[in-house]
Amino acid sequence: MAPERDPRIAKAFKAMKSLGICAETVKPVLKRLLKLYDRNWELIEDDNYRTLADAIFECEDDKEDLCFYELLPLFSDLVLLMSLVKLYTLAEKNADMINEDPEPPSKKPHRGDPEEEVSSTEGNGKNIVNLEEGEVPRSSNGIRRVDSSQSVSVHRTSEPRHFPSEALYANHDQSDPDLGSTRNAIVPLKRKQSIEHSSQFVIPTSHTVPGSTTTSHHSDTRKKMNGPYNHQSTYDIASSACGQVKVSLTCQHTILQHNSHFPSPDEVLNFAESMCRKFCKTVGDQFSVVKLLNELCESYKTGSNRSPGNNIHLPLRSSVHSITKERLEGDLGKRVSSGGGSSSVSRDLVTAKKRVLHKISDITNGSEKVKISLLDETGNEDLPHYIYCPENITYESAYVHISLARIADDDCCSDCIGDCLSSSIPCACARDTGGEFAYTPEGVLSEKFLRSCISMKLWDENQPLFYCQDCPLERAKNADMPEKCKGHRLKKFIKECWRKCGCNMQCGNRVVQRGITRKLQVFVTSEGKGWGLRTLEELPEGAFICEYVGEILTNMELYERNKKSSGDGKHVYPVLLDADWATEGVLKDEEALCLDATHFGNVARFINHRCFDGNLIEIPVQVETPDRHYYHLAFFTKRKVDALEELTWDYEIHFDDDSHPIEAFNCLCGSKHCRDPRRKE
Ligand SMILES: C[S@@+](CC[C@H](N)C(=O)[O-])C[C@H]1O[C@@H](n2cnc3c(N)ncnc32)[C@H](O)[C@@H]1O
Repeated sequence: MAPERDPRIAKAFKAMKSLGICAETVKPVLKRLLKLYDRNWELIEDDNYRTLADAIFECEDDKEDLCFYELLPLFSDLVLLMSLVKLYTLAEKNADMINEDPEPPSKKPHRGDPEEEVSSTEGNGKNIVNLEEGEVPRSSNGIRRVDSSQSVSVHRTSEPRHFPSEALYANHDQSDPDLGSTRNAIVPLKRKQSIEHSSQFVIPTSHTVPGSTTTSHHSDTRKKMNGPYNHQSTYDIASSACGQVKVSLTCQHTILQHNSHFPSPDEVLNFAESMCRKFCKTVGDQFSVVKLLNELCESYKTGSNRSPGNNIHLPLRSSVHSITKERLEGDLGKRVSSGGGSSSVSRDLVTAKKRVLHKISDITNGSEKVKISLLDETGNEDLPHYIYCPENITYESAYVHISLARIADDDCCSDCIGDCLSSSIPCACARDTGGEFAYTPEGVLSEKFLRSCISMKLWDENQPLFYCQDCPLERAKNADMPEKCKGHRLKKFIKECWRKCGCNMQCGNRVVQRGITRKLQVFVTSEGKGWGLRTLEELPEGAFICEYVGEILTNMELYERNKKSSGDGKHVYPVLLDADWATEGVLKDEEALCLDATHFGNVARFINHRCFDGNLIEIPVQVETPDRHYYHLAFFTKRKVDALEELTWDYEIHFDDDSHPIEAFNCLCGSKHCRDPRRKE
């Protein structure tokens, strides 16, 4: 049996028919209105279906024109701003009232948390956007409702238009993955009430809005109404390039006392900007409310050139980025750090979320002792695709034989107790570092050891290189006729105490094996290098940061892998474990190893390159294997590093080496010693 038709639908059709509008035209508009109004029929029926009629006329009016529903996204970004304007006014005018409020107003606005919506949020969670006559957002959430004296309105100056209602509420629940917000309900506001003014005061006649090329002006309207003046000022705040669309600030002074301080638009904008910075951590120093509003006007104008039904692409995100929902953080965090999902699934997910702030509280998925967060403040960077691995893992053919039997008694300190560094005579494990431990009791590298490592890495002609008789790298390239070895750098090793040693885990000669302890964060670099790693705390010189973790490959495997790779330039540079090749005769293929963090790796895979003067140095560390075919590569600070400084190291790339299987990137390190001949001055 067919479902019975809602009699209200028939009534709506009838009402429209009396206006000469056919059912075919009514149907799609009514459908959309019902959806937008959450099937709140009262709003549609109100004023003899005025909203419905206006909406139909609006859509039919001009086929070139944009249906007003399409514009709603534009206004959702205004919600926050309006809330702030409202807040400012409240703070200025109603200090007493605010004082009574359990929470200071500065705690109120938080775009990501519906429970902390600002005063413009209705009890039903809907924010208010006023599109026409300067209607104001209503207060809620503990702040007592007062009539506000300011509002922001958007209007197109070239062709005056009306909206189906004087004002719209736009829900701002931020569930749209692309925009970070959705507009899923609008309800009309009541027609604006006149407010009587009890006093007169002078308002400046023109303003130049800071940060904008737009000169603002205001018109000062005073209407005599029943004796007192109804005083209203309108300030143009922003506009589209040619001025067809404008955003203005309309101030009703009627409710202000003549001795109260009335904020100028400059003050309101400054206040709004500072609040945006405070509550939207994603907006940077460059953020400008005026710029945002100019963009809004431009979007409105651009959008109006499209036909109804087309989706509008909003450029507003360049100014304000929405806060990612907890769900996104959780889902993507898991996918990225655990690799639990298939890469294609996570790629789809990531693509869908593009231009949304990425924030993951722990990319290690709990596999490190400390959490390592990831934050994309730009919303522009795709999440990386890899599986987080806290320890190296053999890919296939690499020979990494770890056994107690292979560690000779005189290569460990089985007689030691507690902390080897506290003993007056350095133990056997310090033998490789000249009878002195590489670490100090404070847990950092000794200055002497660090300096000697840095000097051996210096990039100059005089550095000692060693040459293999039969270089595994050349063999990988051409097994039948390998070229001569190009030379390898000599490096100093650290030898840490390990399982066969008698000392405990807190022994000062066990640093790298205890893992990451510093507060680190993966972030998006501003220079265009993609993701990078930074420290969230100040680091002393010689501090251990992390080791380079990846798949242990033979050089043969790496060569084959690189040949097959797409060459999209997003390589995580592999590192050669060649520090001890000098002491070997001819290495077998399975003994000539490297680490590749492209698919499996730890946080080190985010460390970018810097020519010469990076703040990190990589040092080979021998822990569990007696031979040095396989070892750990650990990063230490070369100097004191400030909190929030990016961590970088010199990949030792030869930017002019065409024979290297991985094509070198255009270096953006910014060092004055940059070796890339293509670098931008
Ligand atoms: C080990 S990854 C570093 C993390 C990488 N930025 C990312 O977004 O995943 C190495 C890659 O980062 C980029 N990169 C690192 N240092 C760079 C630099 N100084 N200039 C430009 N790109 C750099 C290159 O694409 C390089 O292949």
